[in-house]
Amino acid sequence: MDTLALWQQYQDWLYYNPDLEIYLDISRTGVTTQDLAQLQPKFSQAFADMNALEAGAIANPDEGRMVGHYWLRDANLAPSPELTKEITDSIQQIQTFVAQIHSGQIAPPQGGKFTDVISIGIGGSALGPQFVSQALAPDHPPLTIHFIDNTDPAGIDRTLSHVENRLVSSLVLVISKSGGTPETRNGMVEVQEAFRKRGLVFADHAVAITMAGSLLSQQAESNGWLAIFPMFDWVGGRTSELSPVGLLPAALQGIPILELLAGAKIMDVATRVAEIKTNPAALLALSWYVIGQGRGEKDMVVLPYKDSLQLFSRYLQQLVMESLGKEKDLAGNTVNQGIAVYGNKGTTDQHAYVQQLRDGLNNFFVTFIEVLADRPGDSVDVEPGITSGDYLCGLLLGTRQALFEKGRPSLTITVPDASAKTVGALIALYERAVGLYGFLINVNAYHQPGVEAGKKAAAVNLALQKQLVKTLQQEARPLKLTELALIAGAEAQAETIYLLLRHLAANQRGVKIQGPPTKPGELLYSWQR
Ligand SMILES: O=P(O)(O)OC[C@H]1O[C@](O)(CO)[C@@H](O)[C@@H]1O
Repeated sequence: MDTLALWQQYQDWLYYNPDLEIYLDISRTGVTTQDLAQLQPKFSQAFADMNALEAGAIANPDEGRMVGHYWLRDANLAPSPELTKEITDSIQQIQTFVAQIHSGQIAPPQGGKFTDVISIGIGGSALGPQFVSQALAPDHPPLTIHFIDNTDPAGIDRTLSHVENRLVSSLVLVISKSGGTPETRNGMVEVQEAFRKRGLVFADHAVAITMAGSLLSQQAESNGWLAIFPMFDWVGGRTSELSPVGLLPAALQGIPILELLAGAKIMDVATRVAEIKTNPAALLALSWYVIGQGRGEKDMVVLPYKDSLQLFSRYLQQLVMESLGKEKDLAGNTVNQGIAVYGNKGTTDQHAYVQQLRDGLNNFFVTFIEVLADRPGDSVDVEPGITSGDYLCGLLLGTRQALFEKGRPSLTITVPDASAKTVGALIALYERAVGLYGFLINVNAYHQPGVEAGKKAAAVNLALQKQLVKTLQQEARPLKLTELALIAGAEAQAETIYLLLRHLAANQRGVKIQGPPTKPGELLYSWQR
């Protein structure tokens, strides 16, 4: 296609939202008007399904749950006055609590004001808060946030070492919708221990964000924690950034949460339009569908050309992959759906994997995110008439062009700035696009049955570990693996037994292993007394 025809195509497909000043360009995706016509019936159904979802239908049938994240930024849309009140009350509770923390009205028992936040949570209870913190926290926030989002002991130590002697003035947020996620529980237990060692009372620093009645909520209540904020049954972890899960940590850092919500609300209005070409989320879903043949055949590479938006791709990884990566469709057919997501930031990635994107496997499409405002204030010239920001723009355009020349699709979202309003809008845009795409491919985008398998297997392995330790403690002589497996009643688990014991031995946890590491089947295992 010649450049003039391409320019025409750009104009024909360009979407612009005047309230958000956000553009979406899908002219380099290969989407045609025939695709639009062909997919219209599917979209009509998806728009109707989305209306039903927003009206309170049980859109997550496996879990029997409503899907209400859109109500979070327009509480009047909630299907009952009780839910409307729950939402508005939660925002009010956040604002009141944060004002009291910032003013020192709620303060650490040892005096002064709270200076740091240790946020413990995983998946949807971490990724949104991390993304928004990196995108929007001021350079000198009223409270500095630190995340524990794993059960990695060294990672926990590192986070606590960043807090250093400010544990005494740290607020601890324990964030878990279910209130029973082991990694989060472990992080909490480790932090509680750090407080105990310093002679500090954990409850005086602790805040829970969880569903009413959960284990975490019971614990917080019975131990007299500082506060408990609600997480709602009808909000999924990966769409919880604009619930207390995301709003409380953001507000503590001085991020204007009402602007986040306002940006999302405007985007919600724009993505409720039941016409593909004037609905940016529908245009995204259409592009994903056409590019990946409705089967996710191409990976989504997300490249924000702005350092502060770097974690957007990691945030989207969960939103897209946990929502769409499903074995069965809603009719029970095996479909193995999904779209793989990765990315970091431009132009940095240009000096890493963009080589393959241009010349290697053609198994992806790029989403460029362009931020028009370079920085507040003026820029220096890095060469006559050219700034660093001009380079950022030029390199984005250059990469987009270079990919197109080689038949590699891309789409570009252009935002005016990386403000709270814009970030809220981007979150809402992708929540809706994922929802619409889920309807197009007929999967339940709101459950995550696949994650359970790994969790169950881990629990079985830890029970086996306890059994092995008991067996070794009761045996006076070293045992071969086959003997140990037999006594422990786990003959079929030889490999797992070996791997569990090797880990214990490496951490001086009482297990002694003798023999050549190259022959795991011949090793002798005993308990060090
Ligand atoms: O907030 P919770 O209940 O601790 O769950 C954390 C994450 O774990 C998952 O359930 C997956 O295991 C995610 O969907 C969720 O965001």
